[in-house]
Amino acid sequence: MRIQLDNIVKTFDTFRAVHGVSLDIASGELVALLGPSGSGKTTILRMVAGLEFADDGTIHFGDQDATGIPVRDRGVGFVFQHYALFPHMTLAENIAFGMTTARAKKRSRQEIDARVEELLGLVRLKGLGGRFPSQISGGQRQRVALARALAVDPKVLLLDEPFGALDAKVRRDLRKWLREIHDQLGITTLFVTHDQEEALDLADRVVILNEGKIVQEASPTDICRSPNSAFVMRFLGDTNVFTAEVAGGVVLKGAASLEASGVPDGPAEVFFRPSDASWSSSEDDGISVTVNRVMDRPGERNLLVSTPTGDHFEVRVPSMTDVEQGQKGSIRIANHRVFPVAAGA
Ligand SMILES: Nc1ncnc2c1ncn2[C@@H]1O[C@H](COP(=O)(O)OP(=O)(O)OP(=O)(O)O)[C@@H](O)[C@H]1O
Repeated sequence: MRIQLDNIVKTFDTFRAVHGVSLDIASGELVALLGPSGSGKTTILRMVAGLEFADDGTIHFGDQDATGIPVRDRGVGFVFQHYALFPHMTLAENIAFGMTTARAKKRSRQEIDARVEELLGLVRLKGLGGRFPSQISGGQRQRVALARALAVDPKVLLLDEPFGALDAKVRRDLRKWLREIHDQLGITTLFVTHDQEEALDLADRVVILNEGKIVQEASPTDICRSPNSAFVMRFLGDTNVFTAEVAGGVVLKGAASLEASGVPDGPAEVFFRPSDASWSSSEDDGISVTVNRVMDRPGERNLLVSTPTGDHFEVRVPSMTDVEQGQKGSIRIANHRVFPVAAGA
């Protein structure tokens, strides 16, 4: 089912939480809404669900205008961060719940039992249908929550930080699992997260929000290779930054000349990731630096370095690199982005 949001606006009292968001989600696509806290992700998801109504703009499900259709008639399945499983029901009863309500398509007891078994298999919990939610782990509960959402054959799946309360390792495992389920079922899915890695690992397309507006939407590859603003560059993860003057499409820094084609002459910010710079013990090789600290990690070393002009950078080098605190040398930047600094900013 294709979902189209056209110029959606939502204001709470006087606070505008969503400013004219337009988004076209293809049938079968998995789209992640990614942004800092308060950027409007949940509000957009709730409007797609029909739990909240837009003040302006339209939402289409396929050819149908769904803007004013209430949640129970939209055919959406949800999973939220906090497991809303019924504690007094077994896992099988939880999964069957939506199939037994008055609005559900009529199924015989046998059909319901067969569907529950099928879903328990899909979420890899075969044989555990008789347990209660308190008798399984947090990750397993979220798998049951997904099975319950899928039980009513939703046209659209909406997931709001479904793994937010789980530890990092379980989250990573569930991410891979969710992507496999998505590939198997092909249900159009909108996934809200503030975790960059989760969005990049899972989604076909990542939509980055800031202050209720879309600031960039692209495939994970394009988002990582071509962040379109200083905000996206910073938001996506560890980055170094220094201010400089662009002149004739070039930034000069120490002995290094960095390309800035297309950037207007004037003040700019230059960004590079710690893994996009290399270290050399020769001092006249790029940007001269002093190593202030060496931090070892499995498989790599993080160097905290400073330039004679007072910039502080972090550089990631292979774990076997011979380098010591206090050593002088230089760094070369292999990949960088330059964004103009707006006047008055
Ligand atoms: N019912 C409400 N009444 C008033 N303000 C609200 C309401 N719901 C959300 N907001 C405000 O709208 C803005 C966007 O909220 P939203 O929950 O959509 O953000 P979010 O990106 O999902 O954040 P988080 O990652 O923290 O959940 C926030 O400033 C929030 O305080």
